[in-house]
Amino acid sequence: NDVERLRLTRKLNMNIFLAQLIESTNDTWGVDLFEVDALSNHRPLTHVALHLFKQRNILKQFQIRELTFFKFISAIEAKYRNNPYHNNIHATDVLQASHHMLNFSVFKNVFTELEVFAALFAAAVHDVDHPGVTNQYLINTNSDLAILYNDESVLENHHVTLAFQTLSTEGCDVLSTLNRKQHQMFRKMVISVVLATDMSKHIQHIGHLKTMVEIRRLSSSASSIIDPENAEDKLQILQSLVHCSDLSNPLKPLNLYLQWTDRIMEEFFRQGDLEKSLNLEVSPLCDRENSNICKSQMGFIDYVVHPLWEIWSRLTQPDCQPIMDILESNRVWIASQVLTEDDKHDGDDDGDDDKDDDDGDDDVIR
Ligand SMILES: COc1ccc(C2=NN(C(C)C)C(=O)[C@@H]3CC=CC[C@H]23)cc1C#CC(=O)NCc1ccccc1
Ligand SMILES: [Mg+2]
Ligand SMILES: [Zn+2]
Repeated sequence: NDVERLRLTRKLNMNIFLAQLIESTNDTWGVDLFEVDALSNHRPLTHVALHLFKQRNILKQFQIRELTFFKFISAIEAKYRNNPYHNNIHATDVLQASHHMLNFSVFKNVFTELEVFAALFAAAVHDVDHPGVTNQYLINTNSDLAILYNDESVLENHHVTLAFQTLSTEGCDVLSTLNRKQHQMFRKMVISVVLATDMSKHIQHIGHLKTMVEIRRLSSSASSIIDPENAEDKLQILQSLVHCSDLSNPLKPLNLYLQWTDRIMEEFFRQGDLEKSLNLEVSPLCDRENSNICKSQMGFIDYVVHPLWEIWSRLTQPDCQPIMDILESNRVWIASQVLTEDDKHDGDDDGDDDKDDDDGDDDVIR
């Protein structure tokens, strides 16, 4: 009947739209993964990972059965929690950004298939089972995870361990066709890339990249920036590539960036709520009652994101320029909101300008 036909047509159109969106992950920066999440019955990671691994011919190269990969990535996706920010959509976002940047011309003929496999695998699993609180919170609350990992990169150690444990789930061993040497190298690379997403390593990333750019500038062979024979350098680049992807929200189209900002702040605020209920000191940025989202996003861009991406873009020129342009335009927009916020607050000037008023005006950036 008509209703049934209408329903089927709608379903068909959704699947066609989903297929087009997933196809665009091949070569587009800033795919709307919230849309992919909505159209894929909340399985964006499985859909995008399967597509990208097939598109890169990784499954064929390592004789990995599609069903095995499907079972593994589905099991991983199911272990991502429904946090506002650290969820399966974020994992898909980091995977797709990493895939995009591996295609930069400066990396042509640099990485082996195994290195590409390891980097994308690491991106897909890098936050699995994230509890929605920071390492510091886990340490301050004497959590089992902090005890287990002795306060050192607690979350990141947990993500890697759980990823490799998932391989031993029935029918999920995507590494079964690797030989001993490949398996050993793959495991070393995935462990180091996921552990390198700990923000406490952020400054080290910037240092390594600066050194690499300096050497490129000084060395006569400016063209071949990365020595494909230097496994250590290549591993450091893969670590920075996934870390940059993890910090790529402010370099995405504004409507996507603002959704990520809302989400991370809600996750921080929930942690603040927990800290209040436990009579712990509320972490910076986590106080729902006293936060200024636009001002702190300016700080996040100026002190965390831009310093990293500025040096990364110098290493990866010219392909990074369009992405850096998005960061610049987003920063201008955020700055305009801060001004609007200040203007509005000046209206009801209570003589105490530096006090961060409640973020009622922050609805503006939603
Ligand atoms: C889309 O926004 C965000 C997206 C992500 C993060 C993350 N922060 N951190 C640390 C830096 C607290 C993490 O370890 C998270 C886990 C791994 C990577 C980055 C994650 C923060 C923000 C923010 C913000 C925001 O408005 N002011 C917060 C802020 C302001 C100035 C300086 C630092 C933070
Ligand atoms: Mg993480
Ligand atoms: Zn992450």
